[in-house]
Amino acid sequence: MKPVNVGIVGAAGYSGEELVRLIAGHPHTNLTAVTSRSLAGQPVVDVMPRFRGLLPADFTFTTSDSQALAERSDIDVFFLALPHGVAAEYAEALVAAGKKVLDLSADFRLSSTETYSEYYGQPHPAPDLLSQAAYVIPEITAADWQNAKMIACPGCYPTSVITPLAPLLKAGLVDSNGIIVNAMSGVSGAGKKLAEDYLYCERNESAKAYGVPKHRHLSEIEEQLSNAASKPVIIQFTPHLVPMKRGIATTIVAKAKQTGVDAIYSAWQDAYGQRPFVGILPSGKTPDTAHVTGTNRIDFSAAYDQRTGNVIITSAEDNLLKGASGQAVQIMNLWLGFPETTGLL
Ligand SMILES: NC(=O)C1=CN([C@@H]2O[C@H](COP(=O)(O)OP(=O)(O)OC[C@H]3O[C@@H](n4cnc5c(N)ncnc54)[C@H](OP(=O)(O)O)[C@@H]3O)[C@@H](O)[C@H]2O)C=CC1
Ligand SMILES: CC(=O)N[C@@H](CCC(=O)OP(=O)(O)O)C(=O)O
Repeated sequence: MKPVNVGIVGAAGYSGEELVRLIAGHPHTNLTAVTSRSLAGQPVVDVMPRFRGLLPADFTFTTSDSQALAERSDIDVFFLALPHGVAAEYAEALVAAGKKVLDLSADFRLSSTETYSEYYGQPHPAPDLLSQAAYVIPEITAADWQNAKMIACPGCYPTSVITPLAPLLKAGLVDSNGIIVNAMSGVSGAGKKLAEDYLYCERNESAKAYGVPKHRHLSEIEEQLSNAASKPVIIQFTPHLVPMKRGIATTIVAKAKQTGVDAIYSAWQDAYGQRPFVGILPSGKTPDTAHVTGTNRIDFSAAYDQRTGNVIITSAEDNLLKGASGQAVQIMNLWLGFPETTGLL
């Protein structure tokens, strides 16, 4: 099989660096270009020495010029690991040039430009392209997304909430009202930025809620869960920053429509029993970020509380893999017709 040439735009960041590792190690892709404005001209292995042996010593970062990238006839597929608001400009140029684009940012995740402006505080940067992008959670999205021009990869918190909850809302096993979600993220979730909040001394030995009461990812979570439930779903979502480098642990509390967890486990088994990256843990065994970090897996389990009538679902994933770059490569595999797990096990 002829390898597919891939470019990674925004390769200096945390999710970009994970993409470099995955694409360079993938048997059916050729890592052809990696871009960064601040690192252009520097050999990748000088800046990221863990890639010595994986990448040639003279493989350098190039500049992040969208038009120049669109003119690269040697590259077929681009991953955008750029901030939201910035990614759209690249998506427009690359899709217009006929490239396949997988965008890790939030720019094409919401179907409504009004909701985008409400949650992201700016007008949508490329409304004309929105209808050509498919939002894909590989285990959930129906198979007809493969003809899309570009892919909007899901957010890290949304993956941790939507994956366990969607089949339960679809089957009407939990009440669509009053769902409460608390999630804890490692600091890499915020990206590689210099800001006081993310300094070691501020974050180590510390945990705090943020984004209260309306974090950006609520918009994506509510849209996808409302689609699953076929009615509006309103969520109370509170993210927390905790002193880990990576990982997301999420707790979802919902009113159960029946006692026990048997129906919940059956719905999960039907939806995900054959999926390679979903771990359905037994009731009473709660997932642990330490068991999924470095993998493309999401683990979850459920317990029923007879006193409250609530079901408590907990999930764990690596924000940089199942929450970002690993899932993006999983989507690429399915998009290009490779086995789903290629390069990810
Ligand atoms: N971190 C995570 O857990 C997750 C992140 N995401 C999303 O993925 C995207 C990337 O996230 P992450 O890797 O954390 O971000 P980082 O902040 O770590 O990296 C951002 C990258 O974009 C480049 N960049 C920044 N500003 C610009 C600009 N104006 N023009 C061109 N390039 C720019 C940076 O390099 P340089 O400045 O050198 O050009 C860097 O390579 C974001 O949209 C994020 O929301 C999604 C899921 C999870
Ligand atoms: C820990 C941490 O700060 N996490 C980020 C995750 C969101 C993200 O990646 O933002 P997009 O909507 O652009 O995908 C945050 O809460 O902003």
